[in-house]
Amino acid sequence: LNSTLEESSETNVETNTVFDKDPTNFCRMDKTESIGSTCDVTFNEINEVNKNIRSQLLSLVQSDFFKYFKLDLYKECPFWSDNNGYCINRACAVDVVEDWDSLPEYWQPEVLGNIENATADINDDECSFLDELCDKPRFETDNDIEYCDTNDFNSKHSVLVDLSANPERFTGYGGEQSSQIWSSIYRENCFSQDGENQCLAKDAFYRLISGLHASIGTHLSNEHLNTETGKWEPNLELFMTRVGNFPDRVSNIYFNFAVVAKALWKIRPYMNELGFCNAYNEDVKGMVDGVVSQLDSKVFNEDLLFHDEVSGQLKDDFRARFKNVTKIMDCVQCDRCRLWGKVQTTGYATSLKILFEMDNNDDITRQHVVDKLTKYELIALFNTFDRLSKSVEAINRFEELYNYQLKSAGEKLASFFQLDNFFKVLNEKFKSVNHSIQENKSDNKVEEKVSEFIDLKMPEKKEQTAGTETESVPNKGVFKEAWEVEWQNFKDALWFIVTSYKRLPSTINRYTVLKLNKLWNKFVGVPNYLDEGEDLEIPSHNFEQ
Ligand SMILES: Cc1cc2nc3c(=O)[nH]c(=O)nc-3n(C[C@H](O)[C@H](O)[C@H](O)COP(=O)(O)OP(=O)(O)OC[C@H]3O[C@@H](n4cnc5c(N)ncnc54)[C@H](O)[C@@H]3O)c2cc1C
Repeated sequence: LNSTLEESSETNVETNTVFDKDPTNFCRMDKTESIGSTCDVTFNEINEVNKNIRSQLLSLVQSDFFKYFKLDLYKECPFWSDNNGYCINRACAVDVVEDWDSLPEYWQPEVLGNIENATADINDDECSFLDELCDKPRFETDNDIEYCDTNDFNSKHSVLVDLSANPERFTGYGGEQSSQIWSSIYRENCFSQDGENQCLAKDAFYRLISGLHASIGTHLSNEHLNTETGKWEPNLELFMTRVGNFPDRVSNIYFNFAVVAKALWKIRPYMNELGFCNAYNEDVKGMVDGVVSQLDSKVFNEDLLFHDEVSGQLKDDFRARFKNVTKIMDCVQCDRCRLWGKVQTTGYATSLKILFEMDNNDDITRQHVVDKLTKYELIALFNTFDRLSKSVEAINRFEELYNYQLKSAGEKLASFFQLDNFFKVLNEKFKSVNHSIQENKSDNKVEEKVSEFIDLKMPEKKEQTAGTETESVPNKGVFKEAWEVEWQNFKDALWFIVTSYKRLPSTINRYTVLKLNKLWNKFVGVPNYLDEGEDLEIPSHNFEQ
């Protein structure tokens, strides 16, 4: 997987340089930069648009028309024969929760990954229910322009699911199985042709998938299960590990936002014919328009991707490969993940169909493409936009959380390191010692025992008795005195060596903390107490023993 991803990442050169300006920023983002060469919009601008549409979009996807999605949960994986229901295996959550068995039943992955209130097999009642929701059923598809596997919407095994009752969040799904799925999705990004367009198309394909992956990672971090409190809450550390520490992943979420926004913008003039149902929510069309009217065409320029004849083949390749991505969703063994995987890949596929199959100059073809959109493609399209909008909102919240934690951690450490603390005291001590040493040096004499160095027992200075002649012949008393002085010196030296060894660990500890303090202060940009005494030499006898 890693080699596939690394290879894919190589094509993603433009996105990796976007954030490199200030590595200390959250996600290393420069929000005034454009989100990519095919987009004339900055991160800041998308944040702004998102703030404006967020509440309307949320009400829209919670309306009856948009909250029911249909999918076949029992379809077998068409690519490999692993239909063992892996998520029921607890190992799939092994990297997230260590002692999974000790958790209550309702926290088990198979429960978390479950779909609530899925209405089994669409029967007559369901059909009439759907008819009520939509006054113009749209079940025909035009297979030539499909970017997604639309069979789910017609299958007799399909179930109807209330999306608002099954939020996309942490499920515990993981391990080899999900890795295999992601790996095969990224492998679809291997186009056969060469050329400049191929590069842009490949880049766009990679960004779509990576953006989907990152958006899922954002949701599972934003609504993560705290196994201690039993509450669903944002997990900043997880977000940073999965998404925040990778600027290109964050950027790809914004890119996807731009792609889907452009698709919505593009169908706006052709939506009059669409039959949204007003049975439960009045004025769904008005709500749709309220969101779409705030979008701008400049967010994404799809014309740059496939614009000549050679590009026709590339487009076919692109379409076939994206269709495979939607089919891979049938290999996902966690029901809730499969549900949202289906919704979102269908939403992207619908966006791509709108962007690349609505001929720019031909109004009739355009209207035709929009008229042929199925109800479930529309539901997927708006719900995918909502997922991205929620991801963008969550990224901004995570940024606040990140800055708050950084600030409070910085303040705590700064107050510990800077106020009446050990280091200040230590600093004062070093200063006074240094001062004493300097004074003593300049006087060229060692006068007093420095109180800070009580461990350093200097021999008592012998007072010279007045009138003692240096050249006088030493007598027995003088020898004795000299012996005693030497003996005392020897004992003091021995004591000094022994106690120094005893204090060595704490001395090393203090020295290390001192160094770390200086580094930390430099990192958080606060004045360094110890810098004031930069020329201060740590007395060598403190460390060299
Ligand atoms: C379709 C689908 C839907 C899922 N939905 C959910 C869900 O709703 N809730 C839930 O809890 N789990 C869900 N999962 C599982 C989730 O996506 C992870 O696979 C799982 O949490 C294990 O994560 P991981 O850290 O092992 O790495 P994974 O996310 O599995 O990633 C594998 C490797 O891909 C690379 N990578 C990761 N993110 C990106 C990126 N954005 N761009 C490029 N490369 C990347 C990294 O090298 C990583 O090691 C879903 C999985 C799939 C396939």
